[in-house]
Amino acid sequence: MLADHHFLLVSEIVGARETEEEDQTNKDGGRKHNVLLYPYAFTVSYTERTKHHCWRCKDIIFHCLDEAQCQQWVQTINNQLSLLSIRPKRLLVYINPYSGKQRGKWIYEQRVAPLFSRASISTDVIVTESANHARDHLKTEVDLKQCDGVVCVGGDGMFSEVVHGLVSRTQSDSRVDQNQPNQDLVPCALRIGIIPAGSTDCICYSTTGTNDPVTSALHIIMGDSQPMDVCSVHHNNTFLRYSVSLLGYGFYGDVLTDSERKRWMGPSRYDFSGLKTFLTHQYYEGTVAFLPAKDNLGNPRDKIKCRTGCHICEQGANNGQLLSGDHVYKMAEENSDEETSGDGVWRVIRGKFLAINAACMSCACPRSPRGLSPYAHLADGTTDLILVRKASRLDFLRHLIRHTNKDDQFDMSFVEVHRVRRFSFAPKHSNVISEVDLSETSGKKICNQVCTAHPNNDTGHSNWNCDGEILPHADIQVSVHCQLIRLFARGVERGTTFDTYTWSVIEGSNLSWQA
Ligand SMILES: CCCCCCCCCCCCC/C=C/[C@@H](O)[C@H](COP(=O)(O)O)NC(=O)CCCCC
Ligand SMILES: Nc1ncnc2c1ncn2[C@@H]1O[C@H](COP(=O)(O)OP(=O)(O)O)[C@@H](O)[C@H]1O
Ligand SMILES: [Ca+2]
Repeated sequence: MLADHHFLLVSEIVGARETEEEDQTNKDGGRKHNVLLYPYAFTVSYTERTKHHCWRCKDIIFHCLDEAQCQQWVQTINNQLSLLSIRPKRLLVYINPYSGKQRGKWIYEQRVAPLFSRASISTDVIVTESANHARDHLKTEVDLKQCDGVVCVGGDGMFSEVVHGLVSRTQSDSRVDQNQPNQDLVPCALRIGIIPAGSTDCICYSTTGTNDPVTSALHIIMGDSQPMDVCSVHHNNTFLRYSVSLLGYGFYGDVLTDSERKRWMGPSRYDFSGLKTFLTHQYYEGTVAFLPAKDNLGNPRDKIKCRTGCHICEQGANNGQLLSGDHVYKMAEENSDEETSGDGVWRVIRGKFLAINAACMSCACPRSPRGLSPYAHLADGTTDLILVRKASRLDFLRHLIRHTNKDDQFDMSFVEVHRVRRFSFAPKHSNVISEVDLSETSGKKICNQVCTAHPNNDTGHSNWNCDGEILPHADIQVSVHCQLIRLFARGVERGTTFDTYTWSVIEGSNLSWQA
């Protein structure tokens, strides 16, 4: 009878080892008769799903008649596991000791390293000594052939360092010029793991459904692979940065700028600066131009969530990276609800904005469990461009609060959202929106007129918040690079109860036993 059987997928086993004597007597649920009848034992560690997308490492003890049988089981299981080529065997680990509540080192040593050791993963661990230590080490010093993946312990900023190091290294190894905004970039070969220990942990949360270090460690051990889009950010044909989560001008740029001076407060600096920025209620004038995504990639309000094995992301990969080509500019009046469909047609919108946000993924995090753009996709080659126009304080508060509950933050008259492949922004003071884009089109004159319609005055600029780093330029050009990197993750899973995954047991390749 099925109820009397347990199945364990080989792919969900962490490792097997001979059981220590104390484990046998202490952790075997008090079944001491087994110890007497079968004095030799081995332990199999495996992953078990618990609530809220969290995974735990569980142990089962199997008893044998003799030591030889015991050793044979351990060897056979571990041999089977070593055949799973997707699993990493050697990892390079960077720990930011100052992330979040400064517990990165403790989290790694106490919660993660023991699991890696159970899975027979060898590690080179580097505790960073300054900002950009990990980035520069990856860019120039590491022999990437010597490891199967890179793990960062920290927040989104630490992940961003690793992405910059790996992506830049890959481009320079392939002689690709990152300064060309239309350039097709070469995807990175190595996967990246995130052990969350930061202040926001949005990238970890959006790719695993939680910000739990043990869950992340288990995704790494299982050798999961989740492709992810990366935005490149340029200013006048000069590469500035890459972004994988939030690019935010106005509200989120101002929150970040203020919060950087309060790093000593830890993660709560964002709450303090968030409140202060909200009360300041600053808006910014400028012009946004964007290239909408193809219709088959859905739209930011279609209620299709990006989940493990997402078919929209599959479509995005099939669509490819059509970044260059003839772009026709189409002007849209401020506050116009005119829609432009089809690819290759740019739209330009001028206005006064409280916030301009581009979410390349949902940006779900503990502060906002559905995220800035709940239906954005991890790997479809697009970013959701959210324009929050000037509105009353009360309306803006209502909009912000909707990020924390189930209400639709886009269902407000002053908010619009577009799924785009490229966009650019020019603040009111800037004369040029994007020399690259405009030089290619006959719409150049019209667009320049829009951008310079208001002569420079005393309106200030905000900063861009680029995955938690402040960008020095307000006028930027952004292109999404479909699936440029891969994470040790599998996206957020749909159902996570035992029933929903036992059906996938494949006879013959799994360990089963009777209770
Ligand atoms: C009155 C209630 C207002 C609540 C608003 C909540 C909205 C939260 C949206 C959060 C989106 C987060 C996007 C992720 C950004 C991170 O990359 C960045 C850096 O993270 P880290 O390196 O871990 O520090 N974090 C932020 O920019 C913080 C934004 C917080 C804004 C309140
Ligand atoms: N050893 C270090 N000393 C100071 N800053 C560092 C160090 N290592 C990394 N950083 C920088 O710290 C910043 C914040 O890191 P992050 O891990 O995102 O923490 P948090 O989530 O708390 O912001 C990043 O910009 C990163 O480049
Ligand atoms: Ca995306």
